[in-house]
Amino acid sequence: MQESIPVIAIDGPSGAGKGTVARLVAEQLGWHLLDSGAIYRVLAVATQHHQVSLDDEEPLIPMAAHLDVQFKISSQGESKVILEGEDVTHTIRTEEIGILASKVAAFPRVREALLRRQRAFKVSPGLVADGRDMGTVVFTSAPVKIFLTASAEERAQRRFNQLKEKGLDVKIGRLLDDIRQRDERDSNRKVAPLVPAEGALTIDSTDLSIEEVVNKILSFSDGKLT
Ligand SMILES: Nc1ncnc2c1ncn2[C@@H]1O[C@H](COP(=O)(O)OP(=O)(O)OP(=O)(O)O)[C@@H](O)[C@H]1O
Ligand SMILES: Nc1ccn([C@@H]2O[C@H](COP(=O)(O)O)[C@@H](O)[C@H]2O)c(=O)n1
Repeated sequence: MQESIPVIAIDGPSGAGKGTVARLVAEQLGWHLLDSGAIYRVLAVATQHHQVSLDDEEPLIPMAAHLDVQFKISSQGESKVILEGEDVTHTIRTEEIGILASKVAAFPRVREALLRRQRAFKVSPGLVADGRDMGTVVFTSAPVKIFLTASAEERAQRRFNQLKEKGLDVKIGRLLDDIRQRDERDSNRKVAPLVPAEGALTIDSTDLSIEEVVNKILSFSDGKLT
């Protein structure tokens, strides 16, 4: 029965706009949303809290398997991420945690330990899932697979604008270096590397608005979701 629940899998590099368009597509369809990167980010924060080194995979496996995380909607309608009872909604969004998450995510057995948790998000009437391996590993039978990308310079500029809006003091050159470092690690790791899934529609959003990307995804999905 779970097999028949449709999934739109949106993969791509950091800052391509996956999270933004996944949320809008899910809202339009009235579907559930999975931000799989948030799970890796929470695990990264947990390693800091428990002072677990990233040099060795072994201690990370039980942490991943038993990660005490909750994704909640507050009474004001805001998304909240709670790790071991602590609100880490903002903490997980820093570039530092993004880099740490990509180190944690390179361990094969850590990824395996997180698979069931991600697949549990596939609930009726449907799921829009964003990450790096949604179409290649986690939801291989998704009827719609998207590979969303943009130039590294444009992605760094978007991240710069986003962080500036939050009042943070950031340097664009540093953000571009971080993005390139993360692209390199995510694309070249041995397991679940960042590559377009077979049959995926590649969308380069460098010169597209958010609305144009959403419309492309919805028109590509047309007729594929039942
Ligand atoms: N097509 C677009 N044009 C301009 N800005 C965009 C576009 N798509 C997304 N953005 C903006 O870029 C920023 C990054 O987008 P978002 O967080 O959705 O990327 P992401 O791919 O989910 O990144 P990450 O994988 O690091 O979480 C946001 O501020 C978002 O509003
Ligand atoms: N399916 C996924 C999702 C994320 N990752 C890793 O986590 C890092 C943070 O992800 P964001 O999407 O929140 O930026 C990312 O750089 C990946 O290394 C992953 O491996 N698989």
